[in-house]
Amino acid sequence: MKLPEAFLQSIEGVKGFDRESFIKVHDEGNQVTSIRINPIKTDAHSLWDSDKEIKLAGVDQASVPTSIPWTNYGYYLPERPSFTFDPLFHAGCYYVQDASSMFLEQAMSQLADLSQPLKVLDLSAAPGGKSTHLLSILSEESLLVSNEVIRPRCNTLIDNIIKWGKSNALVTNNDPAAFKKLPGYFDVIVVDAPCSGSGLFRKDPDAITEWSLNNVALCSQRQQRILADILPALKENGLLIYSTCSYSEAEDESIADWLVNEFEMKNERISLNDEWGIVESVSPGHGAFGYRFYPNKVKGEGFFISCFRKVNEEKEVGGKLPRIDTASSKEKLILKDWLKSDSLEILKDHDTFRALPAIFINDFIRLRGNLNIQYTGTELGQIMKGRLVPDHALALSSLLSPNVASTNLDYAEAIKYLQRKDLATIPQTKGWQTVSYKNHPLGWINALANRINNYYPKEMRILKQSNDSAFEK
Ligand SMILES: C[S@@+](CC[C@H](N)C(=O)[O-])C[C@H]1O[C@@H](n2cnc3c(N)ncnc32)[C@H](O)[C@@H]1O
Repeated sequence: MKLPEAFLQSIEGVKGFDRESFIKVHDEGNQVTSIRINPIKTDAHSLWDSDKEIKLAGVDQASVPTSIPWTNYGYYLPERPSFTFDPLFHAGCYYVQDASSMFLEQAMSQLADLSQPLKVLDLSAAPGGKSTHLLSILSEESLLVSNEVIRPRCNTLIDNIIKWGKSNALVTNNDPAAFKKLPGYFDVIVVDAPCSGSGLFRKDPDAITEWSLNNVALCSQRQQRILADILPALKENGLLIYSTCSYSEAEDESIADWLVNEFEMKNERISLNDEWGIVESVSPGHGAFGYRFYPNKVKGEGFFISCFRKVNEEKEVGGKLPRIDTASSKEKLILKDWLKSDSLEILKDHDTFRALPAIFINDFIRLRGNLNIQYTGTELGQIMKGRLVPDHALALSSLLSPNVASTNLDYAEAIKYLQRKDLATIPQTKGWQTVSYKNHPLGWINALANRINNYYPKEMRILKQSNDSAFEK
């Protein structure tokens, strides 16, 4: 792996950069695999224990996954398994994510009051690593707006939010400038900015050919534009978390200085444990603290994060809210048997029904008036001829009633289900039900008198062929 000399020279002298060991770790090209567990679906012990068949974690007693020290949910795996052929991956039991990025949890837990109901914006959210993490650490009374400006990238983001199974989130597709219409609205804004990507060189060598000093300069300008557009939407005293996967000062410390200079943002320090290997940097202009992750110092990829408090006053605008369509009492009665909670507002859009915790209804109305909402809460399905045809999202949601029938599949059948093939398993009951693997729902089937219809979404089905003939049965 040949790192560009112009790149190496450009970060010479940057805090924590050690040329020799940095080059060495890239030459070795070792891949670090880490996952973050979904605490509403599983925990580490049940995941490792349940995984004997496919050795998700390479757990053959000798090698046990180790936890990532700056998060409660992250684990390093001793080897990279085939996630595609792990039903628990599709059930949303965990998310595959770089360990350095999980440091977001330290920023949030040290600088935000997570016991409070917070309105949080993840501005550049696709594919959903930070958003799913935020959903695991925010309180139930908090609302996450997960935004992605590039429309096709919203689909993966929505799929990942659905898998995570929480209903206190909305997915939007807007340019940062659109959020100016919501002055002082958010308690926390996370800007995981598009960047020149040098932090990914080890994982994705193609990023090396795309790197140039010119691109770093362009990224830095774009980051400023994004931040200038989004800052009015942050509340007075609100928290801005800015991160990149670039080592370049122009995208990191210089942006920190610019935020202090232009917007009088107050930089916040995060306490570190020396053993973590994270480097605290200080910006040259205003002494703002930032946190640098180098792959030769931490077990993870390149990353930078810096946090700020907004001190300027921002007036939140109110105004009259328009009415929205909600389910009738008759429709609510149809839906009741499918749902665990009754503190929900059921939104109606023609025949389609969505559930959102009732406490967010005014937020939803306000956001809908200003943003392009792509996904809301949990999609429940459509009511046709007085019956619910359930949506895939409901099967994976924590809102699903335990009274809804479910058929457990063995490993080979679970893979067949995920490939959208016919099942050999005979369910004990007829009608709509979930199919599960190790008690984790994967999606819906409808068992009719003479056949079983597989309702796993076509666009999500496994197309890849496994090398193991046991999977092909
Ligand atoms: C580093 S990635 C985000 C990764 C994501 N936060 C996660 O943890 O999975 C940066 C994101 O910024 C988005 N983006 C690109 N141009 C943008 C712009 N002008 N404004 C806001 N976001 C942008 C990209 O589409 C991409 O999804």
